[in-house]
Amino acid sequence: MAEPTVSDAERELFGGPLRYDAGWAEHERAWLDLTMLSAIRAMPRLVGGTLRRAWAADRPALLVVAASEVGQGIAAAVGLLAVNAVMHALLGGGEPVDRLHAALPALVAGALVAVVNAGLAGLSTSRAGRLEPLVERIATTEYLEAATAVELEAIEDPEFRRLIDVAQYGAASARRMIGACVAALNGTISLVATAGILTVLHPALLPMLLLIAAPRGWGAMRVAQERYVSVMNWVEHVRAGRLIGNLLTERDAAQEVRIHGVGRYLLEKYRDMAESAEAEQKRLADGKALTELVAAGLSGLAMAGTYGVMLGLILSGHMGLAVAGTAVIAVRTGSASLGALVMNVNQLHEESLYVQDHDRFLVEAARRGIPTTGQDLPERLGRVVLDGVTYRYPDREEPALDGVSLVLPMGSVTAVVGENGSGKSTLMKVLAGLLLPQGGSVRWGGVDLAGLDRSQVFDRVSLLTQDFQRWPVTAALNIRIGRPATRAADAELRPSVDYAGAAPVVAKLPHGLRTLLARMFRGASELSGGEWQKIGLARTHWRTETSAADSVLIVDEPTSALDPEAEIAAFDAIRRLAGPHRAVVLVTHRMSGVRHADTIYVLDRGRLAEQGSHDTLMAARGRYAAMFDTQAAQYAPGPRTGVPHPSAPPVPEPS
Ligand SMILES: Nc1ncnc2c1ncn2[C@@H]1O[C@H](COP(=O)(O)OP(=O)(O)OP(=O)(O)O)[C@@H](O)[C@H]1O
Repeated sequence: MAEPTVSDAERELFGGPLRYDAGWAEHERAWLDLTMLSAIRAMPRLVGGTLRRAWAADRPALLVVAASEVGQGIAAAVGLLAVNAVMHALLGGGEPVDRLHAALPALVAGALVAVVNAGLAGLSTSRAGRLEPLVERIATTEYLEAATAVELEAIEDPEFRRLIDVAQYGAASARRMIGACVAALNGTISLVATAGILTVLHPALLPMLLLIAAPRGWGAMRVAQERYVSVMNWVEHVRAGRLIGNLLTERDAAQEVRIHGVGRYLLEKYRDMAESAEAEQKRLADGKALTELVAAGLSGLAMAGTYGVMLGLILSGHMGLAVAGTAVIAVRTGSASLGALVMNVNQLHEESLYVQDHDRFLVEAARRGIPTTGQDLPERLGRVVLDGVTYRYPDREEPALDGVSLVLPMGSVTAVVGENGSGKSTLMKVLAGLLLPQGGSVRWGGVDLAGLDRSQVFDRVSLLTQDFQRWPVTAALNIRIGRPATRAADAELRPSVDYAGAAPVVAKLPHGLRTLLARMFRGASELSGGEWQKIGLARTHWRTETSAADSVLIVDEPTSALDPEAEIAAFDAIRRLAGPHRAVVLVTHRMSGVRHADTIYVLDRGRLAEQGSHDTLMAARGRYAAMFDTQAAQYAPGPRTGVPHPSAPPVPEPS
């Protein structure tokens, strides 16, 4: 495939063509490499896979579809025999009325066969229509179940993410494969029936049918491929243009689009890309027309040749007129079926690429799934211990955590601080059991995490992160979803709302807790970042309050969007959540929020640099003290560093 042209605009904006890094993009090449032979060779496997799914979904429906398709094939053959009988009667000797009389039984038989055929086709359509949504639902459920059951490490692995991405199309493809399979089966059966009848009529007719049909099949395949190449070429310009279009209308970009004048600039680039796409489409449309012309010409030549041979056979007395008439009809029907069959095989192959990804995903997801068995977690844990924990992300050279040890006794507040990228969030994921360490161990109540029933571990963890999920559901459910299995009336959520200081937020909502929080839906309300954080805190409270077993509360940057007053209240509220049966771990850059913690751990590039209470660490004058002092200096009176003062002398330009 020739490299598509890149417009100047694309080069300026993206540095080249805009290609997706998604799994399905891999199929572009596979589809282009497809040949008729390889498609036919793959047919039994593809049809077999579809049949297995349909068999699992609804056996009786599948059997009815199969029986009615075979019935239609037989009806097609009987129909041709009836045509042949009618031809014989009409072209035989005698008075026209007598000939019509003689043709009548065959005509009635032909009509009956047509009615039976239509009935069978309807039956097949109805049962296939029943199978399609069933197969899609089964495949979708398989996909979603598998995706939610894999380890977080798999979700964070770009390769696996690509597989998740591409496998999502598998369910719809599995559905479409039912229709394509039925059509291919129908085409094959009627082709076999037609071929059988032609052989009976005259042995020379079968090769003739193939002669006519072969160029048509080749033409259909080639045209389909060219169409695909054409789409692949211009779609890149279209894709880039669409991205620009979205940026121009997006809410997030609206301010810069207006104030920085980005709108006018991008609009110009959009025009440039659209023109490239149009030129590409025109060029490829011309090419496609030429291919279609050649294909049609070849097919026509073969058809003319066949009719010529038939004429020769008739003139030399080797074929009767009646047989010739039937043969003409059979050849036309047969070649039309073959053309359709080629298209169906094409479609089957294309869809099967996505279904194969779906299957590959299920296998891979099962391999990377979170174990569903393991040792039970005792109700009382005493403490959770991380011992020499090492963790490296799959696509990274350096470990994100390198031999980190910490102890979390129940009833304590522990703080973890460190610069950006020092490993704090990774440490929290390991602590929560979301990531398994590659070195060292995590022990819950003395038992290694690796041997524990992980669902029980998750049940003991409450998580409040900066980017916690803002679910597009009601405010009440956004709180209750902290423990979705526990049902609760709105009144029961009140303590959590009050605890988080979210009462004024809820009071402002048009339907209180019943208000839908999703900007994209009609009648819904949107909250500010800080208001959302209060809802998040209420959710955490609800989760912690609905369990009495020993547990760990992990809070990662919970106050980034809160105003100073709300921040002080939130840190205070979080500290209050530490109870005799709960350990609180706080990750934050706000040093004021950690000074009251029992123990503070300082991380530096994945290693533990310091640990101790605020006073101990301040006295040690190490990294913690430096971080604390830097932040405190921001609020201290007097000249500030970093931000130039208007009266400060200008910085000299480098010569
Ligand atoms: N999903 C991931 N895949 C690959 N590398 C990652 C991933 N998440 C984090 N990292 C890398 O691991 C290191 C530690 O990241 P982590 O998010 O744990 O740091 P952090 O201390 O929480 O940072 P911040 O204060 O900015 O939130 C960083 O170098 C980061 O780039």
